[in-house]
Amino acid sequence: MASHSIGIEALMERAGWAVAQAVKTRFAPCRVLVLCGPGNNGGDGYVAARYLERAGWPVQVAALAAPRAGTIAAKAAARFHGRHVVFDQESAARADLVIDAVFGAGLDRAPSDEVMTVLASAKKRVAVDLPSFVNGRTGALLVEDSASRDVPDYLMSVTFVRPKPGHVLYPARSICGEVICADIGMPEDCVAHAAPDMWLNHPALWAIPAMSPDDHKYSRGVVSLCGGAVMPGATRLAAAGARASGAGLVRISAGKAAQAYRLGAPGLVVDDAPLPALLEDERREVWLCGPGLTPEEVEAALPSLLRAGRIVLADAGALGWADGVTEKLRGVSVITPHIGEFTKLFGAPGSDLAGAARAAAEKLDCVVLLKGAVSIIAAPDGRVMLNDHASPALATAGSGDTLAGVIATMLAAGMPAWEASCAGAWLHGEAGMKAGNWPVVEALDTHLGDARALAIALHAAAHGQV
Ligand SMILES: NC(=O)C1=CN([C@@H]2O[C@H](COP(=O)(O)OP(=O)(O)OC[C@H]3O[C@@H](n4cnc5c(N)ncnc54)[C@H](O)[C@@H]3O)[C@@H](O)[C@H]2O)[C@@H](O)CC1
Ligand SMILES: [K+]
Repeated sequence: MASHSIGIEALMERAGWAVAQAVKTRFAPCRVLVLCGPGNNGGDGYVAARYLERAGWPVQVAALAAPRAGTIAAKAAARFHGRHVVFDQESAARADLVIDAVFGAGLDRAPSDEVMTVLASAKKRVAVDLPSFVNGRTGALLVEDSASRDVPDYLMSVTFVRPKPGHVLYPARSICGEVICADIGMPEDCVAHAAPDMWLNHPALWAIPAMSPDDHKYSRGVVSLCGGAVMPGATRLAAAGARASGAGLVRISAGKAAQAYRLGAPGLVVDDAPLPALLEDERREVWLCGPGLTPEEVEAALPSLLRAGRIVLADAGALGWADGVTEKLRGVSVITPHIGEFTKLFGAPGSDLAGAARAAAEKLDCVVLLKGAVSIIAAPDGRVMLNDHASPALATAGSGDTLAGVIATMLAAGMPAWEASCAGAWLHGEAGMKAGNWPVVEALDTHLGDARALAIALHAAAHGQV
């Protein structure tokens, strides 16, 4: 992040001030030790120490290494006139609160044992920008022998301008504590210059069509699902999710298995005609293929859908059918794998989940929604959305089928694939949060309509339309 029309020195001053403010707001005055590294993260630490001392707090600084002479951080260090102590375990253990300004965005390797031991000796920790062993770009922990070491956690991380992926993505998310994002007056042109390609999912970032008096079922959109004979429940859950999130018409193409679906919801249209005949209807543009299907059933449907140029969301059985041969899925618009399905298709993602999802989306030229506690939605053009608008309540069988149905409805409403997937993930998460304690998966459907209305209202509010 470079600074153009405002100097880095001013930004550092505001960043350090913001850290001191956050500490003063959340803690009673106590003995503070600020651990300062040699870079700008350390510079923020010296500024925070100066402001806390000015407010009458007992403050000490322990420097891992002095900033290089002539740097802004060195200037900040020179302006702190308080006590310096040795960077060691005893100093850290003596303090009531340790402010970790050792490394921030510049972290490029695992910190030494010395740094880790000193951090671990603190009673309470607050991070400047990020804990000093968190890769802010990926959310990975850069800790040697992390399996055998207790990784210290933090009460709070004070970051600047916008939260980093490291604050949002696991495993780092679980150790950052409360994340406070301070506005340090970074000019808009600098933020734009940084060309962000990753966002936190919010309705402001995409637009779902609202209800209109001119609506009819075809304008709202038709969702078609492939239904199999063996596991009709999954397809029915997906169909219910599609209907509950506002599709104009939902149809299941079930061939000989049609009877199993006719026993279900009366508003669901069930077709037993062969797929080629159904594909003559151009209004049936969006298809969901996979939930509840065996590989044979996918084989009988998916290649035909792709040959017919349909917009296809492939999930579950369709991903299993590909059996690691990613090319079999070429032509689909969206895939929604969980981590196991993703690994089988693209190999183990390593510690950079968002990077792996982005590479997969580029490779297959489709949207990849990698499901997890924080889902990652990657577009082939490199855009990545992180969705933490979700609830552990969603970790139940069938929840992924509902999600697929919701995304299909967003596609059928005319949204582009990435935006539809982001919207689907948000609505699904919102329904999960509203569905109460330990909900059965069907309970999500009750809340999807309200979730859609809320997303539309939040979008309008964010764009000054109310
Ligand atoms: N760029 C900006 O516009 C702003 C940046 N600010 C601060 O600047 C920080 C980034 O500063 P820097 O780029 O100077 O980087 P850091 O201060 O994070 O790190 C300094 C240097 O330490 C070295 N290093 C990295 N990992 C190491 C390890 N494990 N062991 C030993 N040495 C290691 C690297 O060579 C790195 O350049 C941000 O996190 C934030 O706190 C703020 O002052 C606000 C404005
Ligand atoms: K830090």
